[in-house]
Amino acid sequence: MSEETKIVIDSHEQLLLSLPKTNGWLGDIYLYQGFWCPSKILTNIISLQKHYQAHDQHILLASTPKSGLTWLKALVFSITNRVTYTLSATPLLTSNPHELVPFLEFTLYAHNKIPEINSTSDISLSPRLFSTHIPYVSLPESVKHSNCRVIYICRNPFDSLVSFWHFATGEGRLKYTMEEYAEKFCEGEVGFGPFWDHILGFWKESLEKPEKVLFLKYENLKEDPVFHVKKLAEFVGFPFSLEEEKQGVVEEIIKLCSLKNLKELEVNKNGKFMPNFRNKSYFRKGEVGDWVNHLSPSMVERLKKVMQEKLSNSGLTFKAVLC
Ligand SMILES: Nc1ncnc2c1ncn2[C@@H]1O[C@H](COP(=O)(O)OS(=O)(=O)O)[C@@H](OP(=O)(O)O)[C@H]1O
Repeated sequence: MSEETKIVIDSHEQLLLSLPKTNGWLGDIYLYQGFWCPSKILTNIISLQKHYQAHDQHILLASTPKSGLTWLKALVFSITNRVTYTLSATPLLTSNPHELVPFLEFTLYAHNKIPEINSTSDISLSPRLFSTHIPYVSLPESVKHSNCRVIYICRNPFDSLVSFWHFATGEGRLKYTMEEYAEKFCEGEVGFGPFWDHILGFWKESLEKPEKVLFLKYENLKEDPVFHVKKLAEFVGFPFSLEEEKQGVVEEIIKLCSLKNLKELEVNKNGKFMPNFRNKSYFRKGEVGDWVNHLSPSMVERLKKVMQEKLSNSGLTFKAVLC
């Protein structure tokens, strides 16, 4: 290990020691810049903040966990690559969407490198589509100040928390009951939480800089996919031509990226994403309002109260959860 790398690791360890810490589902999580981050990811975030250079052509797909990011990745990948790949030969048929649109904060992991001074040079060579769960405040400055575009997908908090609980328990990683997890969620003490602050960070940016940050809701994408897929295509600079619309390309992309279709692919039935997670865990029911089957009346009460407190003055509402 080089002297330089040792210094970087020492300074990260010093930083971790100084931060508030609690238990998360993948080990300890640390409160950094107002958000709870798993320790290994935090190290990568700090490295990215120091070294990552966003390019104007980069497109960053962002969300809190379990808000529709897998779907968004499949759609934006298909939109931006439709000239390169026909829909019958797209890599989506053989790769999980997360492999095609890598997580910024996991890229250093994937390359099997300890974050160090020069290691982010690999990232600038990576594809133009990236994704992240990093909150807006902690994104590298170059993302905020370049012309790179950001698409944020959010989902009503009730379905998002129920979805996460199923994912993490399905992977054998979560020791909490739904009730205990809901309490942690309300307290904000979950990976990349508080949920409310995460969505508000991107929501405010999308209001101030609509040409830079597009804010989507999972529920709206489900309700009117044609409208939103066309909007996505325009936002990323790949609008559909009239000819394409007449040929039904928009509908074909929607069908290709549907939960039903992706779930049935061999790669998503039996493959794994990164060393640890089964691809099939990323595809469950995809329903709006599934929370009614899982949250008790007292949990619903508690969540509604927090939601009202946190979002009431923001103009951000969710039809699936009326407070
Ligand atoms: N293609 C497609 N269309 C519609 N819905 C989809 C799709 N792919 C995944 N899903 C549903 O999204 C939920 C997983 O959320 P994320 O993809 O954001 O997970 S992750 O944060 O990227 O790990 C999870 O929601 P639940 O079914 O409610 O658990 C998935 O089923």
